[in-house]
Amino acid sequence: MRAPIAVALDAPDLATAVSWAAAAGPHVQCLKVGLETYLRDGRAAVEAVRAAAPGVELFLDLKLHDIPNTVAGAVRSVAALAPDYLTVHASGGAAMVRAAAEALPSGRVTAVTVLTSLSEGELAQVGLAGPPIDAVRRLAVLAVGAGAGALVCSPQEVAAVRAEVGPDVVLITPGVRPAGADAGDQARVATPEQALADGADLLVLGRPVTAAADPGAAAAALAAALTG
Ligand SMILES: O=C(O)c1cc(=O)[nH]c(=O)n1[C@@H]1O[C@H](COP(=O)(O)O)[C@@H](O)[C@H]1O
Repeated sequence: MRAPIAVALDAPDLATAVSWAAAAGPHVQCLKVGLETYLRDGRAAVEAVRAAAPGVELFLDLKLHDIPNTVAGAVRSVAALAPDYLTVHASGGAAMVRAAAEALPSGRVTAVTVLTSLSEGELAQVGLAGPPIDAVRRLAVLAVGAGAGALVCSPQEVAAVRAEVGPDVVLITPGVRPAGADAGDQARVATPEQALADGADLLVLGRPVTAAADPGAAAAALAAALTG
């Protein structure tokens, strides 16, 4: 049984991304191609990952953030790849999120609320003073109202976001670390078990899988812990 995990294929070259996809793919629901891999290898990366891991969902994490007309064009540029999830920054505003949603014929425009790497102190520095949950909740409601079908937030906010947006929006949480694992640059973290208990639909995990000596075994172990 595939676990509700998206493995982040943030790889130094395409061969490595494909090897991680082949190793982890059988154990997880989704694989994520993000900026490191997409900006280097483009649509060939998406095609190679799909070929290496048949049946997985594809999460294209481009975190688009620009004026609505430009974002709509960017979404059209990747729409033929038919990603199941495509990220935009909710802080681009309602018109931008709506433009993205209107330009993606299938799949879910996925709005990133507040990056999981940002602490309360760093948020204050960029003008978002107060507990992160306040900004996350505000951006979640804005994005769903503008047509986002999925949201990214930290596992620390997922219960509150679920209460706010209801059952139909897919809630995706990076910032997930097994107990005792190194958080690295992530500031707002929780364990996979806690994230699921609090209502996450899909957990994004990168380095806990890909930095392991055996990424396939790491994905299998995480999946087994979550699916019993
Ligand atoms: O949109 C994302 O996937 C994302 C949003 C966010 O707020 N925080 C975040 O870490 N991510 C992504 O999730 C992955 C987390 O990787 P690890 O920290 O290695 O598990 C990376 O690919 C990030 O780009």
